[in-house]
Amino acid sequence: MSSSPAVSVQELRVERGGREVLHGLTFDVPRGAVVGLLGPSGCGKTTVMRALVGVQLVKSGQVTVLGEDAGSPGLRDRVGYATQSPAVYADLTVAENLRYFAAVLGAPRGDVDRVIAQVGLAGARDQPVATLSGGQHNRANLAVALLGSPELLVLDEPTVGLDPVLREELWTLFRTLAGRGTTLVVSSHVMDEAARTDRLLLMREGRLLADGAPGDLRERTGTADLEQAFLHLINETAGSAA
Ligand SMILES: Nc1ncnc2c1ncn2[C@@H]1O[C@H](COP(=O)(O)OP(=O)(O)OP(=O)(O)O)[C@@H](O)[C@H]1O
Repeated sequence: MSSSPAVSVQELRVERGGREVLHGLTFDVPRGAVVGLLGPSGCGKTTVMRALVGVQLVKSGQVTVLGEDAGSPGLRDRVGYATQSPAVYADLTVAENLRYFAAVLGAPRGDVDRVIAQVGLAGARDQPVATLSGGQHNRANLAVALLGSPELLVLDEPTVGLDPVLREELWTLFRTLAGRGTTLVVSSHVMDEAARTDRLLLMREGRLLADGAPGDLRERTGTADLEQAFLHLINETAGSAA
């Protein structure tokens, strides 16, 4: 059972605003992997993540998460999702927010201190969220997704607005979590973050341009960095479509 993929997506098509924005995506995410979802703004990363957590109306296709249909009630406390717009309440402190979300999610109370420490917010635990910096605000939001130690974490651009030191710390945390068996799907615009993943899903205009380990993608495209690999793949696709 545990050797089955954490996520299996088959021929996923999604329409938003009357327009098809995902055009038949198929991919698997192995358990315990850190998978990066990368691509330009508007290519459909958030839509894919919404489908994984079961909040996106799907036109056709199959999305299976931890052996169940995405969005099944049984997945509620097995999947953590951090959206791009923070869900934490501005007028509550960091600790108050986490106590509240821990109660809602049925997570153990002891989790509050653990997740605050994991995202490096111990020094700001009693500060109202409204007084946090943008990066701290993001991390408070990420802390909510870590409550209850979900088996799958779906994180939409968790490092946006963070300085290089904090980004490094968060990627170290992602690795630690994956080392304990958590599966992570992390979106980003930033190609240098892509190199830190086990597997990359490169997206463009609602399609998957490539799916593979960062090293394999560099090798396959004969490029030195992933930015170049991405551009190479775009040209390759444009060439084959012509
Ligand atoms: N609520 C909506 N109504 C209509 N169209 C939408 C809606 N949300 C997103 N879209 C469209 O769906 C497509 C995919 O958007 P999505 O947010 O998934 O992209 P993204 O890759 O996550 O972008 P970003 O990196 O800027 O967050 C875009 O063309 C976008 O304009």
